[in-house]
Amino acid sequence: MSIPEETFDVVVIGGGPVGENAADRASRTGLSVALVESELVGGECSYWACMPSKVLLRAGAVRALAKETPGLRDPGAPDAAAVFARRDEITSNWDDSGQVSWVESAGLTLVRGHGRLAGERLVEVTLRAGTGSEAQGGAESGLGEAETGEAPAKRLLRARHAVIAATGSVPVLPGTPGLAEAAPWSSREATAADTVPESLVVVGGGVVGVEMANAYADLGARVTLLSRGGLLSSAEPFAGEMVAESLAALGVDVRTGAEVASVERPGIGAEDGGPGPVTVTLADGGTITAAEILVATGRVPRTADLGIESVGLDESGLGRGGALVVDESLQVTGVPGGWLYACGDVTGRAPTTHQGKYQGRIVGDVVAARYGTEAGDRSPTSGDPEPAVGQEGKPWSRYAATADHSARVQVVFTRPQVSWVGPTEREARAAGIPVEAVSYDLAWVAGASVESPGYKGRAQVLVDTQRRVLVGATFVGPDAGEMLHAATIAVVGEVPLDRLWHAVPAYPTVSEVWLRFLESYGL
Ligand SMILES: Cc1cc2nc3c(=O)[nH]c(=O)nc-3n(C[C@H](O)[C@H](O)[C@H](O)COP(=O)(O)OP(=O)(O)OC[C@H]3O[C@@H](n4cnc5c(N)ncnc54)[C@H](O)[C@@H]3O)c2cc1C
Ligand SMILES: NC(=O)c1ccc[n+]([C@@H]2O[C@H](COP(=O)([O-])OP(=O)(O)OC[C@H]3O[C@@H](n4cnc5c(N)ncnc54)[C@H](O)[C@@H]3O)[C@@H](O)[C@H]2O)c1
Repeated sequence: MSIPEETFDVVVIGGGPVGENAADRASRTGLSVALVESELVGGECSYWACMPSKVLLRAGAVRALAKETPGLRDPGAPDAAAVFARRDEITSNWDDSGQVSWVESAGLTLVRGHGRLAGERLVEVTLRAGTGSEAQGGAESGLGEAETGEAPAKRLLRARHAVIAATGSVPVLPGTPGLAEAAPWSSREATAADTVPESLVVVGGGVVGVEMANAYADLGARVTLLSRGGLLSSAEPFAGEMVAESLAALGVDVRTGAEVASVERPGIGAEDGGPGPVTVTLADGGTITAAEILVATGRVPRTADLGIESVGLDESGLGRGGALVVDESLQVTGVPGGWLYACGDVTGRAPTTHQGKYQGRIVGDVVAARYGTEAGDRSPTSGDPEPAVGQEGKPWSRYAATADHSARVQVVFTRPQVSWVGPTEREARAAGIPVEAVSYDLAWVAGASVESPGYKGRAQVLVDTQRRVLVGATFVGPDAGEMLHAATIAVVGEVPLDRLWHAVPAYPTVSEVWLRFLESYGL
């Protein structure tokens, strides 16, 4: 029996933070928007990533601050049960009804199920059991759920104008012998755990690896961190070195240049008492045995079951790790008709929540503007010239994700925190930008000595010596995440150094480092 089609102006596949933003932005202009979500509205970030991981790090950070502050005492090791309870609150116990209420209030139609492209502007949704009659909002539905009485297994959503893929990413499990059989934790288990393993071996020295090593060491686990290179290889080298030093001071056994050769976990699947300890053998023959293992070796865009073949794309048309390749207006390249868009982790461009949400805002505006070219100006953001389908938006206009390249920001919530905007020095030089790095020890700034007598931190800006503007900056230290935005504004605004000279940092704040940067550069 054929399934009747339901028509919307826009269909968004994936209700993570990015899909939510794209859907909301398009819908604000009056377009009807369906949002398809197969798990929890709010996505990875709300339930198994950003939010729970930051809560797991918070108690340890506050303890460290108390320990370093004269006049206070060590409050003692965090109460892990209380930390997990707070984590449960922040994830709403993995219940998305709060976010569903927001979706409803934004006028979006939520369709719970797995969405797959099924041809031009067509999305087939395999419904999640028990959610068949959850059509909400004001779409023109051809489906009479009330009449059928029973939840249909599938729904067909026809997009009058555009489909936006915001399906996120999935973790990578290396093919190391014995690793899959050892049933390792991914970031999901690490962020959703409710007990602290006595010992934990973490494979991968990227962002998840260092944050979770820090969190579990704070919570009392004996942690070994294995990285085949240094730590945080996408940041400036001094950042990874400072984080390694501080993790080691916390008791983490940090092993850089460590290649995992094989993994063994006898007794896995046994009925009595869960899996036993896991033994990791390194390429140099050394072994580590721990109660639990976390694999944090990166994520790839989630395109494996998206039906891309139905719209004329095959694997050769995908980018690194299977990413949907997009132009600057976030239109997927290689799909005739220009109706398919993508944003967030699935594009592989800048896999963080904030950059993805930025893309979501842009794609929502692009879709609305292109709809508007036929049916009058429905753009909420008129002012910039609207790009026609197949044209890229003007750089730095509302219709181009320009910051993805030149002003990407990231914060790593370890102790010390690491934050950066723009390219690293190496990336800038590789891109042919004539940069001079100006580096400063944050402990030398008066504000730092007020914060703590043992304050440790370093900051660096990259000056484009030809244009005399900043193109990048890195901060490592307490609250480095909060120090970043001034640098982001300087980079995005391409503020001339001679004008920055007049941005006077207050005394005694750590932001006085901005004055030191300029003085060191010769102003
Ligand atoms: C441990 C960890 C910590 C992190 N911490 C931070 C942080 O502090 N700050 C930060 O900025 N970033 C952080 N990130 C990265 C951040 O989580 C991602 O960049 C962000 O979640 C991407 O959002 P998204 O909407 O693109 O994808 P997701 O959040 O993955 O959402 C995609 C959604 O689409 C749904 N979906 C997928 N396929 C389909 C389909 N075919 N049909 C229907 N629905 C589908 C999924 O169920 C999911 O809900 C962290 C990541 C991890 C793993
Ligand atoms: N605070 C934040 O913004 C935050 C926090 C956590 C995660 N995230 C995002 O989540 C994504 C995933 O994080 P991640 O840490 O898993 O990825 P990552 O790419 O940051 O790091 C992966 C690490 O694993 C190593 N690796 C890869 N393959 C390996 C193998 N076979 N054996 C051993 N090591 C291997 C890499 O060299 C790298 O050091 C990233 O895009 C990150 O930006 C962001």
